[in-house]
This record gives sequence, C-alpha cells and structure tokens, in this order.
Amino acid sequence: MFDRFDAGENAVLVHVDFSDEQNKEDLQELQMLVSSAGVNQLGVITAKRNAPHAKYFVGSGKAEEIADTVKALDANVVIFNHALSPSQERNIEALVKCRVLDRTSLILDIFAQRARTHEGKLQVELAQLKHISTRLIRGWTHLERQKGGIGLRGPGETQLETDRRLLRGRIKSILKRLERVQKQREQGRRSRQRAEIPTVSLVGYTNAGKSTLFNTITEAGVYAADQLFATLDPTLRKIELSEVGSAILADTVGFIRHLPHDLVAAFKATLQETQEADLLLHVVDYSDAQYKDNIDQVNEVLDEIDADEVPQLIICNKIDRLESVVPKIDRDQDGRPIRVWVSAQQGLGIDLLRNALTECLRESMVNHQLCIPAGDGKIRGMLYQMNCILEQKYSDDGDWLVNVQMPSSDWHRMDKKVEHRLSKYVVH
Ligand SMILES: Nc1nc2c(ncn2[C@@H]2O[C@H](COP(=O)(O)OP(=O)(O)OP(=O)(O)O)[C@@H](O)[C@H]2O)c(=O)[nH]1
Ligand SMILES: [Mg+2]
Repeated sequence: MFDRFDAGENAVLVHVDFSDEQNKEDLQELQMLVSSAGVNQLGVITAKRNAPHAKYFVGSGKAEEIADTVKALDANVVIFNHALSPSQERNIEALVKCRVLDRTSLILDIFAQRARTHEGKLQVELAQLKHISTRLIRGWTHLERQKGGIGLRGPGETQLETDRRLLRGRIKSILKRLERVQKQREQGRRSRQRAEIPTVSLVGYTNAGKSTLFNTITEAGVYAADQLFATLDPTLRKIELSEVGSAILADTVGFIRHLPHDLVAAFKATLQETQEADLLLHVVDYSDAQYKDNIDQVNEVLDEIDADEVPQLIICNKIDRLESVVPKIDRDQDGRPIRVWVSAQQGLGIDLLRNALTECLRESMVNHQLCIPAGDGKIRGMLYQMNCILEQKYSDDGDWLVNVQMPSSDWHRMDKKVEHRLSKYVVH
C-alpha cells in the first residue's frame, strides 16, 4: 500500500451511490485512499443520486448537511469520492467554508508522496499543477493558511505553488526538465536493451500484493546485484531462473479505477517498462470481492499504454484468505500456464510460480548455434555487447562457433538490423 504519514487533517468523506455503472465508486476504496494519504476520517456522508447535481454535485439539501457536519465535527477538509468540476468544488467550498478535495486531487496527493524517481516526481508535480490551474479562478486567500496541506503537497520538499503567474512559470520549467530527463531515460533504456535480458513486469490493481510478491520472489531466488542496473529505479531486480538464466523483475505502480487522465500520461514513464516487458505477471487479490472488476480495470490501463499485446500470466494472490484453495498452476489446452495460485505473504506456491515463469520465458526465448565467419566483426561485437553468449569456440578455419540465447523479439530486431545475416549463420 501507499506510504502513510500524518498530515494532521480531519476529513468528512462524501460518497454518492449512483445507479449507473459509469459513475459508480467504492466507498471502502475511498476510505483506504484517505488513510493512505494520512488523513483522519471523522465522518462519512452518503447520498443516492441518478446523476450529479450541477451546482454542488450533491443536492442542495445534502450540501447543507455536509456543511453542518463539518461544523459539528470541526473538520478541516471535505473529500469527495468523485471527480468534481472546478465550479462544483468552488460552490461547495463557499458553503462548507473549508477545503474541498475531489477524488482526482486525493489520488494525485498520494502519488506525490510515493513518486520515487526524479522523472516520476516531475510528472506528478506537472499533473498536480495542471489540475490546480483549472481551479484557481477563485480567491485562495481564505485557504492561504493551509497551503501545503493535502492536495497541495508537492512530490519533493516543496509546497505546490498556487499563484497563477508563478504556476505558469513552474509548469514551463518542469516541461523543460522533463524533456531533458526523458532524453536521458531513452539512452539508459537503449543501453539496457543491449543487455538483452528478458524483463518481467509485475502489474495489478493497487493493494493486490505486487510488492510483497516482488520481495518474496527476489529473496527466494538467487538475488544477484548487477552493476549495470545499479543506477536504475530500485524497483528493478535481477533474478535467476534455472534453464532460462537471468531475468529482470520490475515492480510497478498500482492501478486504480478512474485514474486521472493526466496521471496516466504522467506514469507512462514508469510503465514504459511494462510496455516493453517480455511477460506481465498480473497480480490479482482473489480475496477481494471486486477482483473481476479490478482485472478489467487493469487491462483497460494496459490497453491505454499499449501493453495489451504483452503475454500475461495471472497470479491469483492471497489464497491464504480463501477456503480450500491450494497452490497450483492452471493451464490452457496447449498446456501453457495461464494462472498460478499463490500467497505472496505466506510464501505459498512460489516454487510453482517460478516454474511457470520459466516455462513462459522459455517460450519467448530463442537459442541458436551460430557459425560466424571470421570477417564479420560487426556481428561479433554486437553479440558480445548483448551479453547473450552461452558457449563459444573457434573452428579450424577460424570461424566463430557460438551458442546464443536471447528473447525472440531481440533476435528478430537484431537480425533485421544486420540484413538477416544472423539467420543465415544459424547452424541447422
Ligand atoms: N493475506 C494476505 N495478504 C497479503 C498477501 N500478499 C500481500 N498481502 C497484503 O496486502 C497488502 C498490500 O500488499 P502490497 O504488496 O503492498 O500490494 P501492492 O500491489 O504492491 O500495492 P500498491 O503498491 O499500493 O499498488 C499488504 O498489507 C500485504 O501484507 C497474501 O498473500 N495474503
Ligand atoms: Mg507496491
């Protein structure tokens, strides 16, 4: 889950039950988000509606009730479990006389706290500034004292700037810095691609158990620190698997329904790993009654970031909470693993998971014997750089006999680059 910290805020939560699926949110999830943001929950106000009310999102009677509750409980923030328009936010704020936060701001605030990489921090701040800038028409003076409170916390040490003019300048400077960082990242990615180790990305709904599984797998396996990756995001680890050798395991940011659009774009950077992964481990909390819906939500985001074509292995996690479910691998009719039932926390089924992982990766790896003429120094150099050589020797004629292994996607990419000389050198 998200990091917790105390912001000293006392909130009244507002949740509206909509009859249509489009607007539907989960109250329990809001409570989880609010406590993840380190905010105390003083009370919850619920309402039932067919559609949002134009002025206050809720009806005016309900809005009065919120104002009364804020007063009675001495709350200093109202948090809606829905996206509010700037004018709705303004209208409610005027009525309840304290800060009003919508779901988008709340999620942005949590992301601001958990962004780890330099680029991630810049991206989140940019999304926050954009979100705030639509809401700055009102006078902020009455809220000035709370500057830096929830929703206004920046990902770094800084408070978010709420002055329009400064805001524009800040957005500009962030965009410039992002451009620079993105260039650097692109270079880093290229050099990693050259290392040609298959990447496995853990994806899944927030709280599904990705990080727990990440730790369990990397501890259970032979964890090898590799200097090449020392400068990468700390959520990448190298694992060793029998037969296929090394693989990179990546832990990623959790998904959540109705992820603010700006943030989807912002997190493309983190999720780039996912898009280029050889395999996705889609972790699902099977003890969550909403698990089916969560799977759909995750797949929707994967679709959005063009990662829907990457093969998936579903990890049914938290089986310790389910009755009579034992660790096992489910297979399709061709015998390929499609689901593995585990408990990341209890370490149940981790061996099976490693086996399934090996099987899936082996499918996506190629292993070739090559006979490369002494004159083709270019290919020789490339193969060395790719770190994909298992065995090598020289023939009497001075040809280089080499056994290589790499993800099939890389094989095809490289083969194309050298005008298909690679395939010609394969020894049948
Ligand atoms: N009972 C049970 N709890 C688990 C299991 N795996 C993880 N958890 C718990 O689920 C909660 C969330 O686990 P995380 O590993 O942080 O989940 P995550 O998917 O990384 O969450 P985000 O990073 O927020 O997206 C923690 O309280 C874990 O202890 C499991 O197998 N069984
Ligand atoms: Mg996590």
